[in-house]
Amino acid sequence: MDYSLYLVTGRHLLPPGVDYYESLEESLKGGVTVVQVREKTEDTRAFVEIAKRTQEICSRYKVPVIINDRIDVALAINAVGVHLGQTDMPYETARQLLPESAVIGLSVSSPEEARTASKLGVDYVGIGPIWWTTSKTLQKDVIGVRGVGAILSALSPQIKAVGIGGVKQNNLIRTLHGGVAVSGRGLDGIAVISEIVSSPDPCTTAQRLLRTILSFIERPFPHFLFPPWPLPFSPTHTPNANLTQRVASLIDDTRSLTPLVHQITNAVAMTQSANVTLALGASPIMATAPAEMEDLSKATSALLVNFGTIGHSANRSGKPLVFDPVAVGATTHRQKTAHELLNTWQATVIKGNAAEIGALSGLKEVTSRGVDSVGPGFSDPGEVVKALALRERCIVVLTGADDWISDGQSIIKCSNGNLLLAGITASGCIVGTAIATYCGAINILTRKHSKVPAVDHGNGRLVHGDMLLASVTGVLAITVAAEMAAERPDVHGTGTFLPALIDELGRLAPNHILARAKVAHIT
Ligand SMILES: Nc1ncnc2c1ncn2[C@@H]1O[C@H](COP(=O)(O)OP(=O)(O)O)[C@@H](O)[C@H]1O
Ligand SMILES: Cc1ncsc1CCOP(=O)(O)O
Repeated sequence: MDYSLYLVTGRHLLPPGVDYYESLEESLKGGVTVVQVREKTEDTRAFVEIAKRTQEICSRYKVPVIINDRIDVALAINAVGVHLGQTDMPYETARQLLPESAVIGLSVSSPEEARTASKLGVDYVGIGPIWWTTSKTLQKDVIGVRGVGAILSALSPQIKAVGIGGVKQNNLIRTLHGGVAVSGRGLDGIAVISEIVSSPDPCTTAQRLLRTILSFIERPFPHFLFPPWPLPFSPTHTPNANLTQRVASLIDDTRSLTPLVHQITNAVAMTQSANVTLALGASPIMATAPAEMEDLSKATSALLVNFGTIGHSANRSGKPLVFDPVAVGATTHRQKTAHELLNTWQATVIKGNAAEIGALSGLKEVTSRGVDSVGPGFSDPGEVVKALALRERCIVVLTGADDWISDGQSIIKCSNGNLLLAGITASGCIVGTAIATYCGAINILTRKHSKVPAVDHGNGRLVHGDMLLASVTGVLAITVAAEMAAERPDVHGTGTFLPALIDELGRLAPNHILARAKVAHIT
């Protein structure tokens, strides 16, 4: 069975005047790989008739048919199998009634139900509802994409899994990207009703969905990584340049690209962050009105948010999103909000100090006092960032005396920080600003060089470009410039340090990075 694009029928959702069988055939032409006949209100005779004709059409496309809930209907038309809900006939009974070869699927919406399905040995599970949907009356809350990851972790590896509920073209790549267990196990396919059934052109819709699903599924884990390192973009870039040389090069390239960096940040950090962006050769825009987020996301190169709620626009527009979970450990309200936000959109980079990263990771090792972290930090910071990167499927940056960065595979330690930087307000925020700037720049560069259109979700990627490199560049830009500022004779303390830092960021050049960067690859 190929579960990649699993169509669940919903005749009541067809556009007015559209014939069910014609629409079905169009979706099969578009590449639907399995069809489940779902009839909740039809009489048995009509259900059998619909199932039989559906099966005839599907067999021409060599696509298997599964019947929702009704074992008798499945037997009557000799369907490949049945799909059961949690309140339908028990799996064991259905197994006894059906031929040995029958495929039996089960709906699950919690890790507990996934464990039970694993014990029963069902053939596949439908995990959901992932997003809000009106195609079914929902009895439970939506589980969100992170709910999918938790369920996949509890599911036996032999059992196939499709995600269902509110999946659309505009959230598909986000759904696939987010619905991955820490082990790297992802979904085997996506099940949809309305996106195909209600489409005026089911063939094209199915084609687009399938293209994205296949390009995502075929990518090895961690799927959010961009292939090894970027292409040689500029003359200073040679294909086998080391990390520091690539950082130097990106700093240079960014000045000619002037990425537009949208930042939603605290009042205390706003001016500073805008000035840092300008000094790095980029343009800041600090807009906060929700009504303009969709338009802005099309024009901007990257988005930095602390507790904004507008990340899905950036995801939809294929722009990198840097999340700064300011003081997330300080209140339970912030913790809850952060988890909700991470379920709504996908971060490209999460940047925080030890207290913030600890709170997101659920670790008690480091505590916070207001926005700051206290204590000596993590005993193994590299493993902390790596584990969180895998869980959140993004780059994680942990700031502090040393800055630690991981993509879930590599761990990189940067050691150019200094105490004057730590002593000014919003130093962490400007590290986020610099990271967002370089994420934006590398996204532009990568798209230009690999000729990817502005928004193309057909290739299985949310964003394009080596975001690990962009994150290391952001950290080094701020910390190397801070080091240079701190050495200046006109700097006497934090008051004179801040303008000197902006000056040094403005003149930061590749040779400064090459001469000063202290970067270690831990793994
Ligand atoms: N104890 C320290 N010694 C040297 N540099 C530091 C120290 N603490 C923080 N920094 C530098 O300051 C930058 C901001 O980090 P941090 O102070 O952790 O952020 P936040 O303002 O969010 O708490 C880091 O990138 C780091 O390089
Ligand atoms: C049958 C089902 N089970 C969980 S959500 C759902 C409905 C999915 O429909 P849509 O793809 O239109 O949201």
